[in-house]
Amino acid sequence: MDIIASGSNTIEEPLVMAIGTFDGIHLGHQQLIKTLKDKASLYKCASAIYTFDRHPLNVLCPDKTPALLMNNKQKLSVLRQYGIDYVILNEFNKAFADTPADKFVNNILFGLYDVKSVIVGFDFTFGYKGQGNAQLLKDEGRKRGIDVVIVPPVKVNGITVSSSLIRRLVSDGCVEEAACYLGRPFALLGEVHTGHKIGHKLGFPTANLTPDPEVVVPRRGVYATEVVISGMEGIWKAVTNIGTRPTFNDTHISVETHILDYGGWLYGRELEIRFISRLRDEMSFSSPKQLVRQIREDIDRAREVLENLDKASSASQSSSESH
Ligand SMILES: Cc1cc2nc3c(=O)[nH]c(=O)nc-3n(C[C@H](O)[C@H](O)[C@H](O)COP(=O)(O)O)c2cc1C
Ligand SMILES: Nc1ncnc2c1ncn2[C@@H]1O[C@H](COP(=O)(O)OP(=O)(O)O)[C@@H](O)[C@H]1O
Repeated sequence: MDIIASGSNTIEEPLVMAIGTFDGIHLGHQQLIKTLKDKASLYKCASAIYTFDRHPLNVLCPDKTPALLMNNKQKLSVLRQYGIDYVILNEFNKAFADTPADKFVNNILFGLYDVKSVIVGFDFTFGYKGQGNAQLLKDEGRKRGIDVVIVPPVKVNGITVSSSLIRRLVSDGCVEEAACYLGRPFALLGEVHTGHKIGHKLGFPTANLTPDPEVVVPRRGVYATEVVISGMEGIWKAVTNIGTRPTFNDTHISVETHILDYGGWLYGRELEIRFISRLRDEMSFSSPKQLVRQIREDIDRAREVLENLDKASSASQSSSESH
């Protein structure tokens, strides 16, 4: 996958292109990506995602910039897994926001790139003050013989999937529901740093992460999680506490994960923490001994939740193989 920074086009081959912010790469975005790949094989050309280096509200209305579902690093890594050929990471600055809709169509989209087909979502708007919409783009495409596809809303139980809905669910701690709209668990990515060295003394060492300040953090509490450790095979079962550790009178919010059946150093490694299920609120205990008793219970519950998940996924795998 090639990442094209901005401005001039360095892609010489014909393209099929999907346009959008793609925060979270949720089920709606995944439908755009599926259409993109289908069109790329139909037209026998490369697939490209045209997206932005920051959320457009960062420039349009900084006070309303949401905490995102993923940073660019995570976004690019997920797009790579979908086998996209090019990602155009356009710099969303004031000048770009001021581009009139017709200029975006003529000078950028159909001017810079040799596009055979363009895929956008039903609510796509573009150009200065969002003057342009999906239908306008379709009309402009028709004039040039370019196939513009408008993907209708993807719904789960009658509710339209959207990044803002999922951000709200994650920040409320509803990680199971968030996963239903994302099509995979919400995940935080970060490097392990040293903490207060209390974990080992309690018998439960925890890998501490500082999450990217741009990314939404699930509500304070304890979660059953799955962890991918950079440079190591497999997916590890774990429990993650998000909070201020009131038992130790700390006030600083931390994300700390105890990985089940693991021993060894993780400092400096990158972890991806996938939030599977919320177990409880963070509490203040009157002694470390009581906290330890509770952590043991948390581990038992997390193990049960995660083992049931394994069983459910192997059952659905074997039923799809037998069909
Ligand atoms: C599963 C789990 C649940 C936790 N729950 C709480 C809690 O309810 N209240 C609290 O004060 N600390 C809680 N902690 C945080 C511990 O206090 C923390 O792991 C300890 O302070 C270690 O910090 P350190 O990694 O900086 O050494 C929890 C930790 C884990 C792993
Ligand atoms: N099962 C485990 N889960 C998480 N971290 C572990 C585990 N076993 C060993 N470690 C290591 O122990 C460190 C955490 O120990 P801890 O006493 O909590 O120290 P700190 O306060 O620096 O986080 C982790 O960063 C990691 O390197």
